[in-house]
Amino acid sequence: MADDLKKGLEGVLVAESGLSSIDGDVGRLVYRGYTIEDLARGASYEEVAYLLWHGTLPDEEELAEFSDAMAAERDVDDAILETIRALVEADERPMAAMRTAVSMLSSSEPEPDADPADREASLRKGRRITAKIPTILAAFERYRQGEEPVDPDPSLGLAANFLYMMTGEEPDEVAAETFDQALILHADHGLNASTFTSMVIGSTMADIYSAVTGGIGALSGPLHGGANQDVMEVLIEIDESGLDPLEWVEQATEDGRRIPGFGHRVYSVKDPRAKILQERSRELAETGDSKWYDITTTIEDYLTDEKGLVEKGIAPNVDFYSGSVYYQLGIPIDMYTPIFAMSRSSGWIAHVLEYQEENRLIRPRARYTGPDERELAPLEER
Ligand SMILES: CC(=O)SCCNC(=O)CCNC(=O)[C@H](O)C(C)(C)COP(=O)(O)OP(=O)(O)OC[C@H]1O[C@@H](n2cnc3c(N)ncnc32)[C@H](O)[C@@H]1OP(=O)(O)O
Ligand SMILES: O=C([O-])CC(=O)C(=O)O
Repeated sequence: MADDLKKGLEGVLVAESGLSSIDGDVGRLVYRGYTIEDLARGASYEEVAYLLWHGTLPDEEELAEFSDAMAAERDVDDAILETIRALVEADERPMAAMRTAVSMLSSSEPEPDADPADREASLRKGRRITAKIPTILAAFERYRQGEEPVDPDPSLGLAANFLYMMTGEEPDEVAAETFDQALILHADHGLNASTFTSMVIGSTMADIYSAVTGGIGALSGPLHGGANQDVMEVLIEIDESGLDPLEWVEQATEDGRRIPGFGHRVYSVKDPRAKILQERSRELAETGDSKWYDITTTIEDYLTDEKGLVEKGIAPNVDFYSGSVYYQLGIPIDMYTPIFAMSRSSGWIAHVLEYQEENRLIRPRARYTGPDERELAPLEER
């Protein structure tokens, strides 16, 4: 057995996958053969979820059937809504509330006894989870605002319906399209930490609810999905400090601070999703407040041109521009990472189902560095 240690499993191949391919040297991302740019331009989140779960893009009839089926699954039980309300009253954060509520969804699962090896049943469960997460999150925000949840509108797509349930108002076309595109960009990304977490759970043949709940937990950390919230908080910190963004970023790098939204385990160049989101941020800035777009580009230019970070392979990742896009759509900052999870649930589910097709328990090992042999003294003599 090879004894070389790969900290953080960097570069270790653990599975084959037909879902997404990343070329980190040139900044290319593909879902099942389609470039992320083409999907962002020409598909909806539902089409992408279908692509990830079924392997091909749907035709019109398949899409209508799939979207209707998902829309019909959006309601959540009153007991879950009550739990969300209680979590809001306890001042719980939205990401943690969502983790709890998603775990609780299994209590209303209509096929609780289905064998986890039954792919079709797991897919139906996965579809229910992805359909219900927006309802959970929007209800959280409504309760937090002292309002009652808004019932889902089956005539709206997943993205527009989420914005509608959160605000009580149907979003305009720009907001709905921008948000849908953001969901597409976040849907899948190889064996990132949260997807791998879901796969590890799935590899024990645990159910899909456990796998998605685990994925949410892994995504919440600041080194992973939590960075999108951190980016926006930094932008606000800069704005409120009254400092020129250049001064702030100079000081931050001198202090050895990590800049959230920069760096990636796989990309050594700018993330292709960051380029798309940067463009959306620029477009929104044209009709709204250009401040956030200006600060982000100033930071990026400084780190690229002056600090040469990009030459060192540390470039903007997907989280760098998503925050300012969501901010301009009026979404509360602590909802950014839950929104990431809302989208990534389709990727987690796709990877678990794919891995389970030829399942093997994931079980690596650690090099033992503890003492070799110790004598056990009785309690009173220790
Ligand atoms: C959706 C996503 O999960 S995308 C990632 C979201 N996370 C962030 O944006 C948080 C900020 N970024 C980071 O912390 C890292 O870049 C990670 C965790 C994403 C990638 O980590 P790893 O691949 O393990 O790289 P690692 O942490 O070893 O960093 C490598 C080098 O780049 C530097 N570096 C990495 N990210 C940054 C950053 N954001 N700012 C400044 N320097 C950085 C490190 O200091 C390290 O330098 P050193 O070798 O001189 O010590
Ligand atoms: O791939 C990764 O390591 C992080 C991730 O989830 C993403 O960039 O979307």
